[in-house]
Amino acid sequence: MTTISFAKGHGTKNDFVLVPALDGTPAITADDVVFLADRRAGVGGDGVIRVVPVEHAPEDIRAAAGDARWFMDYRNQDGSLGEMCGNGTRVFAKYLLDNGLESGRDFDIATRDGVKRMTVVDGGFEVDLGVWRLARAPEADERGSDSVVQVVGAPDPLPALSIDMGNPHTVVALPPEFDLSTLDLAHQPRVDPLPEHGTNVEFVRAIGPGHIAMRVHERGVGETQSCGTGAAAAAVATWWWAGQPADQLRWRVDVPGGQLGLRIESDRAFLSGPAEIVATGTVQLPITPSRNA
Ligand SMILES: N[C@@H](CCC[C@H](N)C(=O)O)C(=O)O
Repeated sequence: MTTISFAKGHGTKNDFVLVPALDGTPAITADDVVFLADRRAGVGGDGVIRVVPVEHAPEDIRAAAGDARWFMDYRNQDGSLGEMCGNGTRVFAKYLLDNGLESGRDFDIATRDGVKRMTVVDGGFEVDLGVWRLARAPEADERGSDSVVQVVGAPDPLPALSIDMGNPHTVVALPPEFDLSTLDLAHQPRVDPLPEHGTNVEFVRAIGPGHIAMRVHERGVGETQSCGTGAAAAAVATWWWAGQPADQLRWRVDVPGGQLGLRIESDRAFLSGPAEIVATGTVQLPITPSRNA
């Protein structure tokens, strides 16, 4: 048995098991991630984040880290790697500050999608998510869609737009009067064409100017209470569909787990919201075929 320390945190109820690896250990396998994220047998979370000093990060991360001192090694609940996690960055930043591993109002963290600037703001953190882009822009039709999504609870295939936020998103706009709670996200939505590496799918309805609500089905997880990069993709897609109005650069995004803020600065997106650490402890990793000690 290997005993490791962990912390449990969340951002708008998108929850994570944080594993401090302050001397570069422990390494964790995909089986370890599945165990740690398991809500019955393990600690429970939508994902697992190792807290790694940049000097112990993989070579490609070290090479691109700039001034970042810490690498957010993010994994989805099913053990797969995710390039980025918006809510995860805030929870990671909160862990660094609470534990004296960072200080000050601004600092950088390294991710698989490059370096992200974190800023302490009222009620939490803002993260510069970097450049957003339409993933398949030339294929978008006159309705602004490049794919369709079939989901239980909606009768017909729904037009959707693919947004790259460092990780892949497919955003579906529903009418303002649509009741999002009628969608059954226990079943994986079917996206056509499905991007090569899969996608996160956001279902969005407008509430008012600069204000939307969404539910999300995350790649490698299932339905979650919130997704930061998903909220950014949803706001950017809604703004793009509206013709990119100059007076709607700030968005509120209601998610089942709370509310996130999104700020657009030309091709960059800035996500803000709360972050909480709710527990710390130790846990024994079971012996699995991929871990023999
Ligand atoms: N919940 C995250 C996104 C996590 C990664 C995602 N499931 C993927 O595989 O891309 C967020 O807050 O952005």
